[in-house]
Formats: sequence, structure tokens, C-alpha cells
Amino acid sequence: MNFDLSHEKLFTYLLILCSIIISFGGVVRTHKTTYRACAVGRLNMAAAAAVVFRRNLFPLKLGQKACALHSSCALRDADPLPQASFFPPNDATMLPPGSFSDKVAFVTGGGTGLGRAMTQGLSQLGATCVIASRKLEVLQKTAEEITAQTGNKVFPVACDVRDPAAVAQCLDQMEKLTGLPDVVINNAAGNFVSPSEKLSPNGWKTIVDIVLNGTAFVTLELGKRLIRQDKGASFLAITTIYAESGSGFVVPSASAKAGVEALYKSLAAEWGRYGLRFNIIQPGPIRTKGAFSRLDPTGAFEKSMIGRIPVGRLGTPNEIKNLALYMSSHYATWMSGAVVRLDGGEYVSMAGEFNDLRKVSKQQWDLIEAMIRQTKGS
Ligand SMILES: CC/C=C\C/C=C\CC/C=C/C=C/C(=O)SCCNC(=O)CCNC(=O)[C@H](O)C(C)(C)COP(=O)(O)OP(=O)(O)OC[C@H]1O[C@@H](n2cnc3c(N)ncnc32)[C@H](O)[C@@H]1OP(=O)(O)O
Ligand SMILES: NC(=O)C1=CN([C@@H]2O[C@H](COP(=O)(O)OP(=O)(O)OC[C@H]3O[C@@H](n4cnc5c(N)ncnc54)[C@H](OP(=O)(O)O)[C@@H]3O)[C@@H](O)[C@H]2O)C=CC1
Repeated sequence: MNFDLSHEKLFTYLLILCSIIISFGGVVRTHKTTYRACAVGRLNMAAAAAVVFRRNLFPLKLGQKACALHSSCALRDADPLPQASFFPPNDATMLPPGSFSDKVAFVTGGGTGLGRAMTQGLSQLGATCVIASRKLEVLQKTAEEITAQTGNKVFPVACDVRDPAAVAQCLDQMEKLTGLPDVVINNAAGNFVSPSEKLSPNGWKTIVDIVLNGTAFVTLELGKRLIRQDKGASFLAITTIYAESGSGFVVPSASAKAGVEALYKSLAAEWGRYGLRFNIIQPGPIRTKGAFSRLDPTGAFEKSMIGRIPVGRLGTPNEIKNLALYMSSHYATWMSGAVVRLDGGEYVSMAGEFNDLRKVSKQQWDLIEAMIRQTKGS
């Protein structure tokens, strides 16, 4: 067997070994002060390991090395590319005030990240909102903050979307509080990066249950109730760009999100006759704690990811908010079965065979052109 142990790799392995030993120490020691010291030690070790991991994947320039060894720099956000200055995000709410007056909106996962931003936008434009997810405390805090800011009521309802009985109970509660919704946003999700050979059946099931079954339980139960009451509504699902392409290392999420897209396109065809519209947004990468802590916990991938986004930066929650508000509004009543990608061009940039030629310099192009021209007549 060929063991390739460079100094840097050896150092990484030693650091990881040290963090495991120190973590173990933290578990067995019971004295409070010692435990705290160990906890700090563990965090520093983890941060140092993250830095070295990142350095191995993306070697740093000399000037950056001092920073890289300092734990506070370990998970620093990657910078946008220069062209991003052409494409500044506009976080202002796009639709006119009152666009959702007298409307009720139901947002799953509305306590955090993109769900919170969409709820804030709906509320700002006049909607009464109900937000649902597992953590009631998180929902309550978000609901209080948004209500205080907009003056429109946001109701928190605890609900694990994996459990159809809990979904039915949550919707009963919603009916009592606000009546059935005009706007539904299926945004709740679970995800983590993992080599597929490490996935347990329960790991697979957990993601598929939250993303596909959860969306189906909410959508079917609400759909039936809306149909019974002869009430129209707009349904929006938040998927992702790899729902279309598939992606290694997030296979349960890719499979489930593809299922959600099939569900929404199918229902758009079947339930239009009941006054129900179904649309999909596929976001590209947007910094939220929920996503980045599970998809890029070391911070190693962000820079290369930004490098392949033609617009040169990550998206913002408010950019998704504005698109979601439009698609859910009375301005978009002719839109159903649509899949809208919002990703700064990342998807097409990854798909095109020759897109890596962006790295070719002007001089290199002159050379390449001359070589190709020389083939004339051959
Ligand atoms: C630079 C790149 C960064 C970002 C963006 C890039 C690209 C753009 C495209 C992005 C798409 C994003 C899509 C998203 O969906 S982001 C949303 C992320 N948010 C969440 O996931 C929030 C909710 N998540 C959770 O609550 C948990 O993370 C979890 C695991 C999903 C569910 O928690 P629960 O308590 O119900 O489950 P557990 O009991 O902890 O675990 C269940 C089962 O799964 C196994 N498991 C858990 N974690 C892992 C892991 N990391 N690797 C392998 N297996 C894992 C766990 O062991 C359990 O299985 P068993 O042991 O019982 O067999
Ligand atoms: N950020 C990004 O780069 C991208 C995100 N997306 C999609 O955007 C959406 C929002 O993600 P984002 O805001 O980034 O991440 P978050 O982790 O902040 O959002 C996920 C939400 O889902 C809720 N949730 C998770 N499991 C359940 C469950 N079993 N029942 C009910 N609610 C649940 C969580 O709340 P709680 O823990 O209280 O249950 C949380 O509020 C997701 O659909 C994600 O797939 C798509 C592409 C890119």
C-alpha cells in the first residue's frame, strides 16, 4: 500500500487525533472548570483542524498563512468576486405596500433563514402569517420580532412535518387562528453532506421524510381542506438547483427535492380546476446558518463555490423573498407549474462543457487562436 503522508497531512491527522482525545477528556472529566477549559481547547482544536483541512483543499498564499493559523479567522466568509460590484443585491421589498392585505400565509420553517425572510416580507405587505416548525421557542421569537416590526400578526405553531397527525393538528390550529391560507410556502427542509456509503437507512429516511413526505403531507392536507371550502390558494415549494441535476454527497436531499418538484408540477396540472396554483423556486447558495453549518461546516468550499457563480457572489435571503412574494401574489395568477432558478448563474456555469475556459488568459487565447487558424485546409 502506498501511504502518502506529507508534513501537512500528517499535521492534519495529528490535530484531528488531538481533538478526539481532548473531546474524550471533556466527556470523562466532571469538574466544571476543567470541563470548560477542555471545551475551549476542543473548539480551538476543531477550528485549527478546520483551517488545516481548508488549506489542504485550497492552498493559501504566503501572506495568508498567519491568519490561517489564528482560530478566529478559521470560518471567515469568503469574499465576493470583483464582478459582484456590477450585481449588488437589492434587499428592498419589491411589491407595493398592501399587496397581501387581508391574505393569510402559511410558511413551514418560517422561524429561520429563508423562511423567516419570506415571512417578514409577507407580513410587511399586509399578510397575517402562520409559521410552523419543530422548535416553538425559535418560532415564537421570530413571530414576536416580525409582528413588532410590521404590526401584522405572526402566529407560531409547533409542527413536525414528518408526522401527518401533527400536520393535521397544526392545520386545525391554523384554521382556528386565521382560517385557511391564501399563500402556502413549503420551505422546511433537512440536509447534511455525507458520502453516500456512510448513510444509514435512518439518515436517508430522515431527509426524505422532512423534505418530500413533509411537503406532501402539508400540501395534500391543505389542498383537501381548501378544495372542501372552495377556496383558491398559491402553493410555493423551495427546492434547489441540484433537484434537476442530482448531486453527490447530498443524495437524500437531491432525491427528495426532485420528488417535491414532480409533486408540484403534477398538482399544478391536476388541481388548477380547484383554484390552486403550484410553483417552485430553486435557490443557489445563500448564507444561512442552517444550510452552511450542514453543507460547509469547515468553510472549505465557499470560495470555490463563489468562483463558479458568474455573478460572483452568494444570493441573499431577501432576493429569494422578493421572488417568492411575486410568485405568491395576485401579480402572478397566470403562473403555475413554473420552476424558477435563482442562483447567480451557478447552474449553467457548472453545466457547460467549456466554461472552465474562463481561466484562459488573453495571451493564451492569442496562442490558441493561432493554433486553430493554422489548421485551415488540413
Ligand atoms: C458552501 C456550501 C454551502 C451551502 C450551499 C450550497 C449549495 C446550494 C444548494 C443548497 C441546498 C440546501 C439545501 C438545504 O436543505 S439547507 C437546509 C439545512 N437545514 C437543516 O437541515 C435544518 C434541519 N436539520 C436538522 O434538524 C438535522 O440536521 C437533521 C439531521 C436533518 C434532522 O435532525 P433529527 O434530530 O431529526 O435527526 P438525527 O436524529 O440527528 O439524525 C437522523 C439520522 O441521520 C443521521 N445523520 C445525521 N447527521 C448526519 C451526518 N452529518 N452524516 C451522516 N448521517 C447523519 C443520524 O446518524 C441518524 O441516523 P441513525 O444514526 O439513527 O442511523
Ligand atoms: N441556504 C441555501 O443555500 C439554500 C437553501 N435551500 C432551501 O431553502 C429552504 C430554507 O433553508 P435555509 O433557510 O437555508 O435553512 P434553515 O435550516 O434555516 O431552514 C430549514 C427550516 O426547516 C425547519 N424544519 C426542519 N425539519 C423540520 C421538520 N421535521 N418539521 C418542520 N420544520 C422543520 C427548521 O426549523 P426547526 O428546526 O424549528 O424544525 C428550519 O426553520 C430549504 O428548503 C432549503 O432546502 C435551497 C437552496 C439553497
